Amino acid sequence: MSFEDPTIIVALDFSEAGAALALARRLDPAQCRVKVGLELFSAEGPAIVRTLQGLGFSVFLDLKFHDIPNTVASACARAADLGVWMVNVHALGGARMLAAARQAIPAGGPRLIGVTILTSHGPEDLAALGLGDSSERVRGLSVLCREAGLDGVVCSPREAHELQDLRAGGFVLVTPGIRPEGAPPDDQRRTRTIREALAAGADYLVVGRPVTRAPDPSAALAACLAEARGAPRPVLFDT
Ligand SMILES: O=c1ccn([C@@H]2O[C@H](COP(=O)(O)O)[C@@H](O)[C@H]2O)c(=O)[nH]1
Repeated sequence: MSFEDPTIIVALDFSEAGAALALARRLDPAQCRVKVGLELFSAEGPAIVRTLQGLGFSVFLDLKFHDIPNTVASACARAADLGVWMVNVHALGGARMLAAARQAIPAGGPRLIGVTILTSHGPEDLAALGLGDSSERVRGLSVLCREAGLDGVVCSPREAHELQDLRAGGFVLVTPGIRPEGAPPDDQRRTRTIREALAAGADYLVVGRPVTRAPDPSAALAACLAEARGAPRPVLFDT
């Protein structure tokens, strides 16, 4: 990863294009990427992705595909047609679905990553789902994603440290669940600060409400970038 590669991905979770673009226009595409998720894509469709790309942003299309292999593969192909930087599927879709998704994305297309266990799940949620310990589950699903040839995973910053061995060869760790020290977690359960996430070895950090709901989003992003610049990063030994 080059020094210029923006680490922070701002989640544009808005109900319509006007609000999303007003925020995006206050951000610098050289300093951050943006994420279009379920809410904004459901409201505005592919057009919002193209508009953001026209503003110079690389876009993470966070639609978390989870369906039968054929359907997910076709959806991944359409996402690739959009020229997005990154797209994702749920790792719980299983090995055949992950392999189909991988095959559907052409060489040089978007990075394909797998969502492991949502950062909104705490121990009670995992127990109720019969999923047990989050770090074990996240590791198992991350290995599955790597074996299927995916380019990385979405995990919580709490698990990033234990996945360092998987990063060899450019497998990336994308961590939502970022909260400044003392900030409310909202619906997130497995959170860390920017500094902690980077120190644990995350490659990209997804930050939504701490920036988008801040009284001054540009200043909030500037604070995030400053914290990221000052954060220690583990040395990655590529084998
Ligand atoms: O496990 C996951 C996967 C995706 N997300 C998405 O990231 C952002 C986080 O937003 P905040 O406002 O910073 O909580 C949001 O778009 C989620 O859909 C996640 O949080 N956890």
